Amino acid sequence: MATDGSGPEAMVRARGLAKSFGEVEAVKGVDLEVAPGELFGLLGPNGAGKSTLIGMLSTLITPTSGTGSIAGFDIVRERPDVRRSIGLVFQEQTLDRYLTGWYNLKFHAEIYGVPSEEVDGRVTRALRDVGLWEERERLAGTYSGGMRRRLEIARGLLHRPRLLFLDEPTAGLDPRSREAIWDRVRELNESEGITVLMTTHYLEEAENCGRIAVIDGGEIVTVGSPAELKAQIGRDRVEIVARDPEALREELSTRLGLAPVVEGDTVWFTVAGGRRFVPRVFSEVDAEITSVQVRSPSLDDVFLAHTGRGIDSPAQEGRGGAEPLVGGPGR
Ligand SMILES: Nc1ncnc2c1ncn2[C@@H]1O[C@H](COP(=O)(O)OP(=O)(O)OP(=O)(O)O)[C@@H](O)[C@H]1O
Repeated sequence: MATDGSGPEAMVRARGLAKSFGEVEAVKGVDLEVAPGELFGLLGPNGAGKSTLIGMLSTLITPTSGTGSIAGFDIVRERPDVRRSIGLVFQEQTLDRYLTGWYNLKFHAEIYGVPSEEVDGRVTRALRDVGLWEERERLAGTYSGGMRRRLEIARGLLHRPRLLFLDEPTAGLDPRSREAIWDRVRELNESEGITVLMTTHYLEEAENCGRIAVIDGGEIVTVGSPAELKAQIGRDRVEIVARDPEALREELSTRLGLAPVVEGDTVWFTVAGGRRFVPRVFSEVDAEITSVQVRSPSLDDVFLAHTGRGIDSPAQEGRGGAEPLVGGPGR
């Protein structure tokens, strides 16, 4: 299996896939390949185009231009085949609160044409898969947010899809529920071999994916495993709290040739091998230093490096004065 998702057997393939809503170019010509068995994440801030991209790949949104396929089926010309191959868990909750967990799934299986002799077996399996078997007799309206999301995942699995689309599966959930969802998603991916394509704007969640595509302004700006993407940054961030940050900035700049940034009482800069570099700061700088922290690159730094701002910053605002981590000044 090609680990980069390339090759004839790609589970997801997009070529120049684009969608405009009037003047808004939500997705601008995306190329993407996901191999069977991958746990793949689309990481980007609100409005980046993640939902529109998976909407097109799941046949719910018609592309303006470009092509795409799922398990070899064309997303426009072979919609029924695509739909049979995928399970969908989207952001809007669509469960019936007045039905039990069991009947929510049974009802769905029946309208999706699961053969009647298979319905009970599949519902049982799906409820067990997401850890809700014991809760099957309760009304969905009495479930916690995390349980409801797991029930939706169970529903997305009823027709045994090869690919599961999860749009922000843990948005709005507490950390424990998020962890429970993740346990199930990992298990489905690892033990059942289901390919997962998910969107998230949580950096910690993106860390769980085998590969991620960072998406911003409707474009994929980089693709790779979280470790690869962070390694490409190649620089640590050194944060120094000082009594006189301006004086320290001046010294770091003139004596060590750095391009430091002052934020409040902190001066920060990026440098390769931050821990080895810090002793030089102490030996060559006179300004009084209160504390020093060295941080390895995070996925937020990856986002910053490729877009010029943090993932939580509004799209129109650059991070004024911040040094881009890739190709920026410094040593
Ligand atoms: N039906 C629509 N009509 C008009 N504009 C739309 C429509 N759907 C999406 N957009 C716009 O397209 C852009 C991308 O939206 P999209 O929902 O795909 O982003 P996202 O990354 O999924 O964000 P979020 O996490 O907030 O859902 C946004 O500017 C959005 O306002």
